[in-house]
Amino acid sequence: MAIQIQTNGFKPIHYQGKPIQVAKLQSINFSRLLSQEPAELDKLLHLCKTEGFFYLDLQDIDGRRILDDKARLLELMKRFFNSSHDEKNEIGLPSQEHGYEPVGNHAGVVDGTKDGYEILKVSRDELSKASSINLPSIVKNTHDIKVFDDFVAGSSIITKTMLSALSTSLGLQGGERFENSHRNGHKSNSTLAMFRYIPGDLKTSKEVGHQKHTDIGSLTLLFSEQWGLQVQRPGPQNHDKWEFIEPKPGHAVINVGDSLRFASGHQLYSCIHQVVPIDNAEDRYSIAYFLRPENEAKYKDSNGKLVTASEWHDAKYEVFQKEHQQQIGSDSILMGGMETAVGA
Ligand SMILES: O=C(O)CCC(=O)C(=O)O
Ligand SMILES: [Fe+2]
Repeated sequence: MAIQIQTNGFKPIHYQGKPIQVAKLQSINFSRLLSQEPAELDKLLHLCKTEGFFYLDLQDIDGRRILDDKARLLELMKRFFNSSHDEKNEIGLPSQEHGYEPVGNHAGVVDGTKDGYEILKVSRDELSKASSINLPSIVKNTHDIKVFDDFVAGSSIITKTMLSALSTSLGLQGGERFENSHRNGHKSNSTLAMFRYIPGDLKTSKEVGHQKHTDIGSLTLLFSEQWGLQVQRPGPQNHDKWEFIEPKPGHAVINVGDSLRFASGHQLYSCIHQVVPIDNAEDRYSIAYFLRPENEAKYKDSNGKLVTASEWHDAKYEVFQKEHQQQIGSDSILMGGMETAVGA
């Protein structure tokens, strides 16, 4: 059972003895985007330029299939993560976008600690392959592969609909449209990432949460029924101030990643976010679909350097895996340049 926190609509919640604000995120309606309703397109562009973090309402007929797909995926995840280490780690991590990683492979929330999550990733390219997919045996059966496939298919349609809506509202045409640098059949680092966070305590645990960062790719479609996700809201007054994101039934949380911000000529906004353990004794499950550009797509990064999408991806992962001490000087990668934007 997920912990129930009464918020009374964005009232602060008590966390470690202190009141923490709940983010007043706006919501975009998926069906209205699909129909390209002008007011919804304007709202989407406005939110992507000013906040970069919002809810996506998926409760209408066009969007709600993914909610059932998500429920099935959650069941699969619980079964997977409750298996033995050897079963989970059978194929290891053949690439950053595919495979299993135990707790503690990245820097954690607090200086000197490691992350507090284990992760199973299924790459979109691997899933699309005609030949047999490389998966741990415990999830390599027709039923489980279909569960991954349904979820990735739904996520792909939803995130590409959003890309298309953004291209239209920015007046992009033909090959310039964002969808055109996210084609199937062109290699990308797009992936489905399934997390299980172990309970922990920010003050005492050595492996805890998910370090602050901006996302690497274009758009992230995120689901969690449990608290823990925190965001740094735009504006210099919010530098190093965190707000919790309330899990909302029937909604995903969307965030704009570095790659789409770069591809938009830095017009769009990415929010710095992190995950902290909420004060309870249960595991936290979350599901992220990371839509990322084709590997060869090029744009100017946070330092004005021309990079390919895959170079940016690799550089960022290298930093994620370093100890905090070794990350010093890498903020423009870890936070995609947003640390200075927020504090400016
Ligand atoms: O687990 C979550 O809720 C968020 C994870 C996240 O921010 C990420 O992996 O980029
Ligand atoms: Fe993230």
